Amino acid sequence: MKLIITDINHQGEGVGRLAGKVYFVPGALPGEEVEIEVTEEKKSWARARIINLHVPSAERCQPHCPYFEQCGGCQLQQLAYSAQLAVKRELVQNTLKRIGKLDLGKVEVRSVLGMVEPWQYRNKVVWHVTKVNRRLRLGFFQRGGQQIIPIDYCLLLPLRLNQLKNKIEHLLNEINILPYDWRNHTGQLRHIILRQTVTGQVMVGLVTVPEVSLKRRLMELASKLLGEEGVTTVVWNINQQKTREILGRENQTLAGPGFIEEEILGLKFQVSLAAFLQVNPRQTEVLYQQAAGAAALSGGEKVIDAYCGVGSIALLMARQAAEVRGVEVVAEAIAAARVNATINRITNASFRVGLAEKILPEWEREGYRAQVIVVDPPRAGVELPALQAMAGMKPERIVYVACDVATLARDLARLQELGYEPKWVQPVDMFPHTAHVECCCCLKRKKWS
Ligand SMILES: C[S@@+](CC[C@H](N)C(=O)[O-])C[C@H]1O[C@@H](n2cnc3c(N)ncnc32)[C@H](O)[C@@H]1O
Repeated sequence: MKLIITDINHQGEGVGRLAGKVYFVPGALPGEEVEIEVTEEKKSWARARIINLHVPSAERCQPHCPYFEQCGGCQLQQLAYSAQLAVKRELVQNTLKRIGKLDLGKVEVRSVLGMVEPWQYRNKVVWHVTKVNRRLRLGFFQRGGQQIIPIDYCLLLPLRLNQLKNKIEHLLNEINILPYDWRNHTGQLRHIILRQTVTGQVMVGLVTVPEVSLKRRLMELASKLLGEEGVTTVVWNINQQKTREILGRENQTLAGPGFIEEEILGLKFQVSLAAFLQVNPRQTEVLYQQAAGAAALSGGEKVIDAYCGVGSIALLMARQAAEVRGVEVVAEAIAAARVNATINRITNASFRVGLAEKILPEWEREGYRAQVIVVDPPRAGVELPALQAMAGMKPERIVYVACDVATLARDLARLQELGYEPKWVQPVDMFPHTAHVECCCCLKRKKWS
């Protein structure tokens, strides 16, 4: 069967339509004519693989990474970087139209802000653990599969994190520890997490099952790691969940202070293992500058930063606002946000632990009024009660930072009904070579609301 690919979906698969059916074709690019074989068929859609690439895209290129075909990490390395940016913009436009029913004549979707050097950009990596020829190896999940493929070098990571990973692999083979197999829940070591900041500090997270006898071996490992490739702290995370959730609830610091220090736009942030931090530091500054532009603060405003993590956006906004309130569900992140306010000598920001969908309605009922509300939710987007409370506080502007365009589109539609008009959407490429795209959207209160 021949198919013309017209666009890509959120997983980076090529999308084509034939006789009323939608076909998803991994690896295919917009503009390509492909011969396909169906691998999974449903009533209205099917998934297929390319058997023959009849007309390749002029933008098709050779992927840089030798693991690209097997690894689940990147989806778009076969597309020239400038074309990735164009495709991501279209993805944003199509999603806002299809899900949000937005009138693109009224909402400006700007060109994606890309990177000059779109490699080695990640400051964090979660390695999975496997065994190959009796040796413990670190790797990533296979594309669309359950198997872990050992990786020698990831092109999205800085050299230092690649080198550190190889050292850790070597050290792990010197201690007696079994890789965790989440299919039958056996073994001990679940993940190795590496996190690096622009200040050059590196954190190693060792995620294992709860087993007291592991502590001595992990302490030994931690002492060998301290000082290697900038490692300043090693944290043990204990995870007993039988799910794919990466982190468990309990953390024990094995070496160093238990946090690393990041610098964003001149402010310092303490970051623990569990706290969220954007993974592309260069593009984080680009994104936050867009958020600041959308907030357009003049110094006298009250601002809310919902889903505030360690307070990064809140503290940046506090420099230009009368006061800022942050809310976030992870208690450890809020503790860090308070410390971060102190380190940066910011006294007009306060932080609250809780669900945005509970705390925002509470603030609204109390009569609190903010002129600007910033939200930066997880992929699930903002819950309806939180959106209603936001609109109830009648801010002049809402700044919506989104890592998922589909939920952004849904929430923009809801906010329109609640009296807020999206004015512009600025996509920022935080994750080159993957299908993900981050957006910053500026909404203004309609005159009548
Ligand atoms: C995309 S991150 C944004 C963090 C921060 N704004 C930043 O840029 O570093 C989303 C944050 O929302 C938090 N979160 C998730 N669900 C939440 C909820 N229902 N209420 C409040 N915070 C939530 C997560 O813990 C995470 O820190």
